[in-house]
Amino acid sequence: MTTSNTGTGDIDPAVRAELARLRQSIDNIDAAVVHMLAERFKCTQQVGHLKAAHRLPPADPEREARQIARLRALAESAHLDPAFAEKFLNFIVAEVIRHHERIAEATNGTTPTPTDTTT
Ligand SMILES: C=C(O[C@@H]1C=C(C(=O)O)C=C[C@H]1O)C(=O)O
Repeated sequence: MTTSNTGTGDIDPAVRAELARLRQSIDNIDAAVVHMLAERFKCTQQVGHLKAAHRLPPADPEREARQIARLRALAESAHLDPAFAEKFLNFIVAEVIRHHERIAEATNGTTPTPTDTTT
């Protein structure tokens, strides 16, 4: 390829301007999402250390079920696909649980299973 392709080559200047305006907002929203996720992971890292110190299991499926129900309801009222909201939360929570497992290994040399808390 000899030329760069921005995907906006032949379009009407008014359309180009509208696309640029919308993309500026999309970029701002993406930045906000990254900052919010960074803050969320700061909190979940602290939860991971608290759990490891008290030998609590990395995952809490009951808490997750409550979060999913709450997020699905919020998504519906915001006209966002609830299935997408659930998938997005599950994606983040899976990563958090991986972090918690690593913290437990580093702190205790082991990851407790849910049954460990009942004994
Ligand atoms: C952060 C926690 O650990 C896990 C991660 C969760 C999350 O990212 O929201 C929720 C429940 C747990 O499976 C927690 O127990 O609160």
